[in-house]
Amino acid sequence: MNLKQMVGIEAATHVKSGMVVGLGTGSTAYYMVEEVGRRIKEEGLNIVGVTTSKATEAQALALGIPLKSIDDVTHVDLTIDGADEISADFQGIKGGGAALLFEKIVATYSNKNIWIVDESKLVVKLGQFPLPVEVIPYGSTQLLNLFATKEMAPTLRRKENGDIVKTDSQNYIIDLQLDQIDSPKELGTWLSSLPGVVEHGLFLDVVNTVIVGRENGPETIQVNH
Ligand SMILES: O=C(CO)[C@H](O)[C@H](O)COP(=O)(O)O
Repeated sequence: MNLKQMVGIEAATHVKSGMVVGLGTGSTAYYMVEEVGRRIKEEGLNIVGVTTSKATEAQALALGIPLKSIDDVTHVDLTIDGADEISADFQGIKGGGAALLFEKIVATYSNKNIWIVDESKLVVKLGQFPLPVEVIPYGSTQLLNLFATKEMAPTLRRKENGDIVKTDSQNYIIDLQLDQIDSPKELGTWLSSLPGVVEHGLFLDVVNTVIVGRENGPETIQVNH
């Protein structure tokens, strides 16, 4: 079993019948969704899922997980998602899979958030992983220029064939190579103030529990922000 699978299965043990569960996106969350699907089929687990991307929606539907839109639930009990980087003070970067907008919406309205990562995602300070910023196409070149003048090394995310990556909301992603983010809150506030920016990948004071995949087993860390 690889580390992503280990934490995916471990996180699924936190899902209980009767819950509304936010289902994250990415290669780690994939294993959690598979395990939730297995428990529904084999153990009679009774939950409603709220997905954070079209990819997770397709996976969950194929597994027979009952789903509702975020707009059709009164609350979300628990959201389980991956992360691209987690700092020593448990702030995070997400959006490597371009699903940051829906992920942040579901996380914001969730009573509890669990992040599942292999140990390679733990860092002292955020910023080695390029910070994703979701922007609307109109004016995106101006935003690229602005980020370049601030020496944020922006790149418009493209597929291998050169096509521009479009999010589930048909927006673009600009990745900022910042190397070290000293003031994530200040940066987040500035990014959110820019016209055309829909959302950024700094997930601050969001996570309640981190499950880290280590060679000798999963480690569960409770976080107090
Ligand atoms: O934020 C995300 C998608 O937008 C993912 O949770 C993040 O990129 C981690 O993905 P993976 O588990 O594949 O490394």
